[in-house]
Amino acid sequence: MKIGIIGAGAVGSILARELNKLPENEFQLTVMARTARNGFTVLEDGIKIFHDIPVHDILSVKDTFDVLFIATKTPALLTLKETIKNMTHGNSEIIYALNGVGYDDMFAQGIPSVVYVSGQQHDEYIEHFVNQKIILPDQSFTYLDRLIQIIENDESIHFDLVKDKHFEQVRYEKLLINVGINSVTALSKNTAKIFEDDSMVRLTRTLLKESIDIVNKNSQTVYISPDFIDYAMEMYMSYPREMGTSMYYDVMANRTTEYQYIQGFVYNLKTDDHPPTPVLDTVVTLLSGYEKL
Ligand SMILES: NC(=O)C1=CN([C@@H]2O[C@H](COP(=O)(O)OP(=O)(O)OC[C@H]3O[C@@H](n4cnc5c(N)ncnc54)[C@H](OP(=O)(O)O)[C@@H]3O)[C@@H](O)[C@H]2O)C=CC1
Ligand SMILES: O=C(CO)[C@H](O)[C@H](O)COP(=O)(O)O
Repeated sequence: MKIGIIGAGAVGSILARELNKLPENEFQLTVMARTARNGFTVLEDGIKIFHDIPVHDILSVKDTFDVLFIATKTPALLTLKETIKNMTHGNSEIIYALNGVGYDDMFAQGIPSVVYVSGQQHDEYIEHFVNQKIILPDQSFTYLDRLIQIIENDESIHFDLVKDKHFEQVRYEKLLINVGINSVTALSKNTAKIFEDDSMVRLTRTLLKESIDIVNKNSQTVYISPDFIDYAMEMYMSYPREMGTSMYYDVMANRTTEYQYIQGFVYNLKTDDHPPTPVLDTVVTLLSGYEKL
């Protein structure tokens, strides 16, 4: 089985580090990014380890993959459309290892996923904070089912690649987790330590409440309980205080953000007769303003 991973940043490198332990007689792994390198270094629990897993310049790769993980950022999806078409076949399974909702139709064989990995790509290394899990819809797959089975039974591979019967629910919950923490970390340009401030906690709770109301009013398949706000806040408070979010890292590096598929997606669900959502509106306006750099 030929497995490709596009992106060797926070998510792609942690996935690559683990999938590189798959038996070579059955699996061939190719990791790709914009620039080629001999491998990557991961900082975890205070220890830096270099993994000699080559990262190829995506434009130099001519292979066709059975399973392809896209772990770039959502803006790269459009740029990579033709490249990805050329590296897949009729039965390839293309997993969007991305945050956000709203891009599922980009590839006919695209499979959404929910990514719980937390890390940051620095210039010289990847810092991994917590979690290494990708959740998939509960359906049968030609290749992924075998991959899931092998990962489950190989104790050396520390990555949860799992299916969830309530995938839509789990996906919206992760979307809301990102709407909450990514907004306030990116816009304050600060890490999880901001939740030590009561006013930031109140603001985030209001943002979550407005967003949950929109989802509940407009989704046919998902209902988010009001208790989710406490759950999300507890999750944020449990994070290392120096941990950021993918959107915070984007803003700190002056890169474009994924707000259109995260905060923008929830905002666009709103109908004209929806009660006012001043905090979400302000967040979307500020993030959209940021993009006009
Ligand atoms: N960071 C996190 O903690 C989490 C991130 N996510 C989501 O996962 C996805 C990946 O995020 P993350 O790993 O943080 O991103 P990073 O910014 O750390 O890494 C992005 C990677 O994509 C590569 N890339 C970007 N554009 C292209 C392109 N056009 N062609 C080929 N490669 C490209 C980059 O290449 P190069 O290295 O050469 O620059 C880099 O290796 C995002 O949707 C994010 O929201 C989800 C959960 C947690
Ligand atoms: O729960 C997570 C870590 O597992 C999230 O990743 C965290 O909430 C930050 O968001 P991002 O996905 O943007 O890094």
